[in-house]
Amino acid sequence: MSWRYADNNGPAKWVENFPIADGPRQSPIDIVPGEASYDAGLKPLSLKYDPSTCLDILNNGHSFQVTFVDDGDNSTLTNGPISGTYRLKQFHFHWGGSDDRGSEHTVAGTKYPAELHLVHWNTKYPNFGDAASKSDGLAVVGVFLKIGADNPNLQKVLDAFDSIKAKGKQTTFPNFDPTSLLPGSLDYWTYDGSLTTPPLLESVTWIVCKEPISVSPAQMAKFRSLLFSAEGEPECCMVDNYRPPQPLKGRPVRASFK
Ligand SMILES: COc1ccc2c(ccc[n+]2C(=O)c2ccc(S(N)(=O)=O)cc2)c1
Ligand SMILES: [Zn+2]
Repeated sequence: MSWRYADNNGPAKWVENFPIADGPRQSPIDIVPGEASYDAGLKPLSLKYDPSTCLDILNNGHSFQVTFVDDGDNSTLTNGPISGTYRLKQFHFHWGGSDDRGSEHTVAGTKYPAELHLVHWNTKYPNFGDAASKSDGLAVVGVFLKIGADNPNLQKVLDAFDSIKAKGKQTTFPNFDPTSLLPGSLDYWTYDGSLTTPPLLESVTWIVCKEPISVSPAQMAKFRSLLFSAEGEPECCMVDNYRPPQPLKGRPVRASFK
């Protein structure tokens, strides 16, 4: 099923092929800080990434992603709200056609121009695909991007875009350290949710950082130079590849900070 983000194939239509779209723990959500409960039992996040596990960068037709070798515990997430060890599989972004929108999670209704997702899977399962179907299978760290100073670490990713402009294009992307994309503070909100794209599986422990990282207007324009379309197809700019907030349905949102 070729889902996208347009009116005829976008988030409002996904329920037709993925009925879980109306499920009890869908993502993203609007995070209301005043309604989140501080949980002193939440541990700080332990993110330990090894740049040598960084493999390649790919335009998959709905975002671009940087993929990691995940056959060992070189790049892992531990502590935070989760138990056990989760391995980094990939990171990707969601962004808007203009700076007033683009993030998936919102904070008291505020949209950011983009959102970074670092996708990890629980090593109690044999691989990512198996973990993706388990209620405690995945953990995604979300980081908001806010318009401000040029971000030199982000620029390393954007410099690879000329080789992955169209859907299906892929190129090697060695020795990148995703730690360089994390904010100074790792204070976070956490709640039980889902993948934000089909198959919308309800297998994600969401960990959303309170502090954004910076992105310049010129760098946002670079995001918007990618294409949803493949070579030889009519060009369709890759923008607004975000799902809007979904009903909380009574779920608690916890904060790691006061
Ligand atoms: C088991 O079959 C699957 C599983 C996962 C699939 C997928 C197709 C696209 C993306 N994914 C993803 O890996 C995926 C989708 C969304 C997200 S998100 N935006 O971080 O929630 C992360 C990862 C198919
Ligand atoms: Zn995502």
